[in-house]
Amino acid sequence: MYMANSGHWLKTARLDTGSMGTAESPDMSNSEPTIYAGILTVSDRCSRGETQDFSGPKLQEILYNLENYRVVVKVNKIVPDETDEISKTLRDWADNLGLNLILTTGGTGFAPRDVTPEATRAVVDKLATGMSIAITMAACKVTPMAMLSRAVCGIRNNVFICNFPGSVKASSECLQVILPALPHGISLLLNKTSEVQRVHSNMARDGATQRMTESRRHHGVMSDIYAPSHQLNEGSMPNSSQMPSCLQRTNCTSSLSNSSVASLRRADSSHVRSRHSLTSNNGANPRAMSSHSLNAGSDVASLDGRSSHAASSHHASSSHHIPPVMAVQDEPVLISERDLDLEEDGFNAPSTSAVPDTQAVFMKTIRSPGRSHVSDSSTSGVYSNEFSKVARRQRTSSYPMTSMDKAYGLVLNNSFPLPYIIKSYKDAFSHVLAEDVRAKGPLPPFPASVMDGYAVIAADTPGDLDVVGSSVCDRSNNTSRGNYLAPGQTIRVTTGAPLPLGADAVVPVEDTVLLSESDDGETELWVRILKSVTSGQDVRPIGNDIKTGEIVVKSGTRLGPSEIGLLACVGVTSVHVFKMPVVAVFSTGSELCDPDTQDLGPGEIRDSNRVALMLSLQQQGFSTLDMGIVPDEPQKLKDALLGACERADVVVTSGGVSMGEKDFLKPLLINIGATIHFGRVLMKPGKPTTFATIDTQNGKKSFFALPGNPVSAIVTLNLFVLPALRKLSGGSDLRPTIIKVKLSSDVRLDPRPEYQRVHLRWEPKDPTPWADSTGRQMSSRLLSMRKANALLMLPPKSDDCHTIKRGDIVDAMVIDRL
Ligand SMILES: Nc1nc2c(c(=O)[nH]1)N[C@H]1C(S)=C(S)[C@@H](COP(=O)(O)OP(=O)(O)OC[C@H]3O[C@@H](n4cnc5c(N)ncnc54)[C@H](O)[C@@H]3O)O[C@H]1N2
Ligand code: MOO
Ligand SMILES: [Mg+2]
Repeated sequence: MYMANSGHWLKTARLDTGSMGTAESPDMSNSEPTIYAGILTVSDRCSRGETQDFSGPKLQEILYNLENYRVVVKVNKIVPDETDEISKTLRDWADNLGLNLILTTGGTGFAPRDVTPEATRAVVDKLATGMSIAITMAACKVTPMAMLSRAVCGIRNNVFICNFPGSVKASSECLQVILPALPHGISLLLNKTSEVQRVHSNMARDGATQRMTESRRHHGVMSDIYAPSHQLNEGSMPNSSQMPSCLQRTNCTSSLSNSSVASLRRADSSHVRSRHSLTSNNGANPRAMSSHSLNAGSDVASLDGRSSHAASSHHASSSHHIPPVMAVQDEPVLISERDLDLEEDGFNAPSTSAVPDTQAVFMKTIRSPGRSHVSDSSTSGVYSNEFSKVARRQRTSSYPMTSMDKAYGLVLNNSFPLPYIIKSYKDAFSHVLAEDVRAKGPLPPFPASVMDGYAVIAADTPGDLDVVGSSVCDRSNNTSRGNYLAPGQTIRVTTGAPLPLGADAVVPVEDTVLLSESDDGETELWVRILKSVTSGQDVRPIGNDIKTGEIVVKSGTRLGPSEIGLLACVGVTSVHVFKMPVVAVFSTGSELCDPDTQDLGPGEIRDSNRVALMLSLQQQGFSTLDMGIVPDEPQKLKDALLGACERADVVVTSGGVSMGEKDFLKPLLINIGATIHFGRVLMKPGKPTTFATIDTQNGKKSFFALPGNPVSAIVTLNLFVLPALRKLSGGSDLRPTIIKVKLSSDVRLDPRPEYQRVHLRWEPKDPTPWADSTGRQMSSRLLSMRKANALLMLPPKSDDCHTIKRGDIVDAMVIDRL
């Protein structure tokens, strides 16, 4: 099975042959000899997108880093462990793409579905048994488990095909075993007689020992197979003439670093790093404690779980337990020293002294723990800083296409409530309460009148009563309660005022007639009660509204105006609330200029994402830090990421996450030690949305690297960032508001689940709103967000459904005031 974009890949590979040598005659004779290669990853789980392919990219990186000849990886593909599919791909590649070399990784073992050797044997014309034996013998020196690999090497149509095991480490080591013989083997296959003769005569002259010595030098223990210890002779190094000339670079020297034997640059300076955590979080971290007690996994809700339509259309996954990609990330991930030293090569970096002191300290804190030296030369290609070299960038994304459900689950499962703090009730608006707030006393604290009228003894009604006083709402009012109402008496009361002792009901003033008054009109003397009232009528007894000790606001409640009012009501003016996350926002892109730039220079556009994202966040009550615009320069981006992560809990960036040569965000996140939980999402817009976290001494920080297209940035902020912020801020109801709406025009479906922008309009007497499209839905067209108060949640196109018709009902997520 091709990966989502592999069709495009294959097409590119064929087109590329024009510039790289034709498909029929690979360019092996010019001054910069080139081997054309294909890399086939065989894995059921990678092919289903359940886990990330690290081995394919790693092999590609090793090939690209060879010093003495150029390898162009023309095609990669991931296929499941299916004999037919593997064979078909190998046949197609060997016969049609002008390759010299095909490496496969995976499916060579004893497991029932391991069929790569069988599929390879079915297509090769000749076996290259020596290669297989060399690999197995060398690998067995590393681990006896290597004998379980059944890898086959062979030749079809003059293309050398070589099986490697599936793990990153094993496949890299196996590749290094064959490297010394590979160029010569390919020269032989291409029948380059002059080169072949030259190598043979050089070999005869210099002897094989030297070559083996060099091999050992570069490939460590894996090369021991070639050189029995008694033969090792460190002094006699091969020179460039020992390599087939067709595979030498013109400026190749005989020094060790530029040796004619293929070598990995700085292969000896790798580091292994656990991806669990970069800082040793002591158990007292309040955030870790709160996350534990709150059972972060339990509140993972499907984005679309509220409707059957959406559940079927958005690949609702049955569970949100940590998905396979996490399992990959839990393995040690190999990172080379070069990955961590941006200044060293590849980047036009400012000198380290340009890094502010505090930042340097911070960088140290998140870099230092968790890494240890290993002698292994493996690195993960995904993480290589080769991304700074355009010709060596990855041509397929190594990030699996993550379903919306899974991505949403990953965001929530990696977002934990921040520690709680104490706040005055006045400043606690929008915060989530971290404690139950109880009433200290009853409300009302005395029996209170519900009406303006007369406090009476119910049994006296109807009748004429002697007006003996009054009770009004006045904090100095203490007389009425002290007075005892005797039968035949009444007092005037106002709404909310205390009733006198003895009174058990209130008669509204409207149900009375004044019988007599004092001469000056200041005092009522006698009043006639026209209606009969029952005991308790229009009286609020003590504690009627709130009882002593009653919980008035529960822990976990987000404090709105009413809740803050309740705090005030019961006199709890200082409360424990979860800290609200601070969100640092910056825009990336060398084309961006400040919005108040009047005359745009060539290639410039105004930065609209920053202000739109910041206001969207503020509208939801989150504080933002404006970190400006950062150009597409790795060192500056790295500094900005670290600086933002130091100052904020969450970093939101836009731009630089796709496949462009200046899209540095993903590798830089890896470079600073963050764990990328997903790097592509099956959604439109927002496909390259990237979510990463990093553990620092100041707690876990989250990065949302949103796509640069203005609509994609806002949509993904709504879909991923806001729910995460709600959870970080202690909220428990994270679900967006999803309602049923009626389409006011036909909608054509996309292969990806799509979130189209609409304005909801209600027609008289129709409870279901009409969804009016905001126009052309390109993710660059910010006008499509204008007046948008909802996102249609459209299912992906299927064989039976291409279009949804006007008047049909679909789900929509509310994103603004209706
Ligand atoms: N070969 C491929 N190309 C692209 C793919 C792909 O899968 N393969 N994905 C496309 C998709 S989908 C999206 S979305 C974009 C995302 O690109 P980036 O996140 O890398 O963003 P940039 O390349 O930096 O910019 C894209 C676009 O947006 C404009 N932009 C960026 N920042 C801002 C801002 N702050 N304010 C206004 N406009 C901004 C930028 O100028 C570009 O026009 O990639 C596709 N390509
Ligand atoms: O996913 Mo992009 O956001 O389609 O344009
Ligand atoms: Mg881009």
